[in-house]
Amino acid sequence: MAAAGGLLLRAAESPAAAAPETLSGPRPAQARRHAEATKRKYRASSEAPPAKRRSAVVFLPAKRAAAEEAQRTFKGKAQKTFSPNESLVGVSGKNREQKPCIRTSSLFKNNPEIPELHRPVVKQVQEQVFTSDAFHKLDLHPHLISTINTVLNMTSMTSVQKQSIPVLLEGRDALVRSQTGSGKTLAYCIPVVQSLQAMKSKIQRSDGPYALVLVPTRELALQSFNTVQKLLKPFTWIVPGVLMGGERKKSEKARLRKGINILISTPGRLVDHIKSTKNIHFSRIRWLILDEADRILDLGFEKDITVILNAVNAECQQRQNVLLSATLTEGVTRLADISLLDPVQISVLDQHHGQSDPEQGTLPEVSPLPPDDELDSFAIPGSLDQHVTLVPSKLKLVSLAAFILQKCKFEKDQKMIIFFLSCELVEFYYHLFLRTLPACSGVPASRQPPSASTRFKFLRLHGNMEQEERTAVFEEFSHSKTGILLCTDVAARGLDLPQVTWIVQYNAPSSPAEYIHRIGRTARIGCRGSSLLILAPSEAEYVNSLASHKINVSEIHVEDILSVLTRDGCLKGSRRGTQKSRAAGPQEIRRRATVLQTVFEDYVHSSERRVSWAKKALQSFIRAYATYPRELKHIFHVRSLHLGHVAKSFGLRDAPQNLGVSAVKRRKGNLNRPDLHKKTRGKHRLAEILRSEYSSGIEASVAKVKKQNKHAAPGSQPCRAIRTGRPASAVGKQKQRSPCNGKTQRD
Ligand SMILES: Nc1ncnc2c1ncn2[C@@H]1O[C@H](COP(=O)(O)OP(=O)(O)OP(=O)(O)O)[C@@H](O)[C@H]1O
Repeated sequence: MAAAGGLLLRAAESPAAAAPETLSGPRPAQARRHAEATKRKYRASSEAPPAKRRSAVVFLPAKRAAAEEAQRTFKGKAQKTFSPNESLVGVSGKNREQKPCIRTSSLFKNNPEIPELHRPVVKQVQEQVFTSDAFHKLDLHPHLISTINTVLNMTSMTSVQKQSIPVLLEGRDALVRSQTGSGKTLAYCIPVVQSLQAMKSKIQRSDGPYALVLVPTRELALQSFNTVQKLLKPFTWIVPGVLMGGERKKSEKARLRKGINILISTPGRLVDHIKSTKNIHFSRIRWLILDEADRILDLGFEKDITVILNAVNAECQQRQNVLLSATLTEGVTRLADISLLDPVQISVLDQHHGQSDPEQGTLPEVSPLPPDDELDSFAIPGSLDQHVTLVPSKLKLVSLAAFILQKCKFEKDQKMIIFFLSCELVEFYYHLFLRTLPACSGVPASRQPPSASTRFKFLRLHGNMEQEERTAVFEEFSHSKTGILLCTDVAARGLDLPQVTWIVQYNAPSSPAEYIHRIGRTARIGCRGSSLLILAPSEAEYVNSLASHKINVSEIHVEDILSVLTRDGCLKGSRRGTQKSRAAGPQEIRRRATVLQTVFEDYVHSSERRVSWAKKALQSFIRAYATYPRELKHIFHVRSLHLGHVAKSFGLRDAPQNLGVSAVKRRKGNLNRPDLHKKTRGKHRLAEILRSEYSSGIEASVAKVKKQNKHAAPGSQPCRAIRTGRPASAVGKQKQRSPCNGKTQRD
C-alpha cells in the first residue's frame, strides 16, 4: 500500500504536494506528525478544520483548473443530463445556473495514512460443486427425473444434492451446509416433491399444506416457488403457493382457502395469516424446511418463528425438519441439537481441502459437519476472486464511481451488485449515479445510444420499496446480461441472479457470515466471479476478522482504481496544458478525481433540497454505522469517523453541524440517566433497524410488534421447539445476540 500512501499523504503534507510528483514511497513519520496535528485541529471543532481553507489556497492552481473544467464539463457536454429531477428536488435548471462559482473539493489533503495491510494468508476451505452422478441414479419418479433433465436442463447432481437427497428420502431430519450457489434449493425440493407425489392417498388441494418452506426475503420466496412449480409440472394435483409481505392479503387468503400443498413463505407474512386467517391448518404437515436457517433463526425473526412453531406443533408432531445454509454457525448447530430429531449433519466441506477428485468419487456418502472450531470457517467458491481496497472516506465516492466506470464503460458484459448499509443509502447513491454517471459518456442522456444506457443500467432493491417495484427490479436484473444493482442485504441471501460478474461492498457487512452471502451472489454453480470490499483505513483490521474465518482477500490499491479516470475523455476537460501534464501520472489522476468529485458536489449543491437530501443520507449512514455488533465495534466505531471527510462521500462540501458523531456521543452520555434510558434504547433500536434491509418496513413493523406484545396476541406464548417440545424461547437464549444481528424483518 506504499504507493497509495504516497499519493494520498504527500498531498496532505506540504504545499509542495500540489506540484506534479510520482507515487514513490511515503514518509510515514512526517505523515503521522501531520495527522496528529490535523487530529488536534479537528478535535477543536466538529466542522472541517481551518487548515482546510488554508490548504485550499495551497492547492489553488490545480484546484482552480479542475473547477473550471468541472464547470465546462457541466455547461458544455453534460448539462442537459444533469437537469434536476423535479420530483426529487423540485428545482429548475434555471435556478441552478444562478448558483455562484463552484468550489472544488480538496480530496487529497489531510487524508489518514493508508496502513500496510498485513493480511494473514489463510488456506480457504474448499468444496467441490459437481459430482459425476446423474439424477437417474436416484430412486426418483421417472417423470421427476425427466423434468429435472428437460425443464431444468440438469443431468448430474451437485455434491450437496448427492449427499442430501438420499438422506431426506429416507425420512431423516437434516442440517445441510454447503457453499453459496451449490444447489441447496433442489437438494430439498426434489425429496419434497418425490415424497408428496408418492403418497398413497393422493393429495387433495383442499388438504392444505404438506410442506412448509420458510425463507427470509420475499424475492427468495418467489424464487423458491418458481423452482418448486417447475418440479411439479408432471404432478398437477400438488399445488404450490407463496405468501410474502407486500402482496395483497385478500388474494393470498383466497388462495389459502382454496388450498396450498407446498407453502413457501416469509415468516412475517405467515404469522399475519396465522393470526388473521381461519383457513390455515397444519395438521398434515410432513416437511418443515428452514432455508437460510441461520438468518431465519436470528433475533429479527424470533417472535415470528415462535408463533409459527406454536401453530404447527399444536396440530402436528410427525414431520421431517430440514435446516439449510451456507453459513451454519455454532448458534444454529446448537439450536439444531435441541430441535431436530437425531439429525443427519451434511457438510460438503472437503476434509482434505481440495484434494479429492470428483471423477474418482472420493466424496464420502455423508460428511458430518466439521468440529466446532472449524464451523466458523466458511467455504467459498473456488472460482471467486476476492479483493479489498483501503480508501480514505473523502475518496470513497469517486473510487466507487471510478470502479463503476471501469467495469461498465471500459469493459464488456459486466453485471454488478453493490451493497450498502441502509435503504436510504441505496436511494441516495442510486439517484446520484443515475443523474451523473451516464453523463460521463459525454452525450446527454436523451441522445445516448442504447449501448450507453444498457452499460449504465442502474437498478435498486431495498425493503422500503413497493413490492411491485421490488419484483419488477428483481426480474429485470435477473434477466439482464448487464446492469448495476444497488441494494441492501435484502439481496444478500439466496438470490440466484445469473451472470453477476462483480460484487462490491461499499459498506462492510455486519459479520463474516453476511460477507459470505453477499459475495455468494456471484461465482455460482462453478461460474467465475469477483468481489471488492471497500474499507476505510481505520477499518483495515476487518481483513483479519475475515481471515479468522479462513477468508482470503487480495488487495487492490486505490490509485489503481482511480487511474481509470485518465482513460475517460469526459473527465479530461479542456484544460490548456502540455501533453506531458496530461500523462497518466498521480497528478493527472488527482486532477480527474477532483473533476469527478466536483460533478457530484455540483449536483448535490445545485439546490437546498438536494443538500438536505444528502445530509439525511449521511445521517442514515452514521446511524447505521453505530449498529455494528459489539465484537466489531473496535473496527467500526462512529468515533473513528471523520464527519467532514465522510460528508465528501455524500457530495457535501462541508460537514453538517449537529449531526452524527457528536449526537451519538451525547446519546451515549444519556445512558447514565435512567429517566432517559427508555428513550435512548428506542433510538438505538431505530438505528439498529435502519442497519440493513432486514429492517425494511421499519417503523410500522416495530410499532406493530410493540402493539402486538401489549395485547398478548394468541400464539405468542412460549412455543415448543421444532420437535423436542422444549420451549422455543429457550432457542433464543442459546444464542449470543448482538445488536446488529437483531435485524428485524417482517417480510
Ligand atoms: N445439478 C445441477 N446442475 C446444474 N445446475 C444446478 C444444479 N443444481 C442447481 N443448479 C443451479 O445452480 C444455481 C444455484 O442453486 P441454488 O440457488 O439452489 O444454490 P444455493 O446453494 O441455495 O445458494 P445460496 O446459498 O446462495 O442460497 C441455480 O441456478 C440452480 O438452477
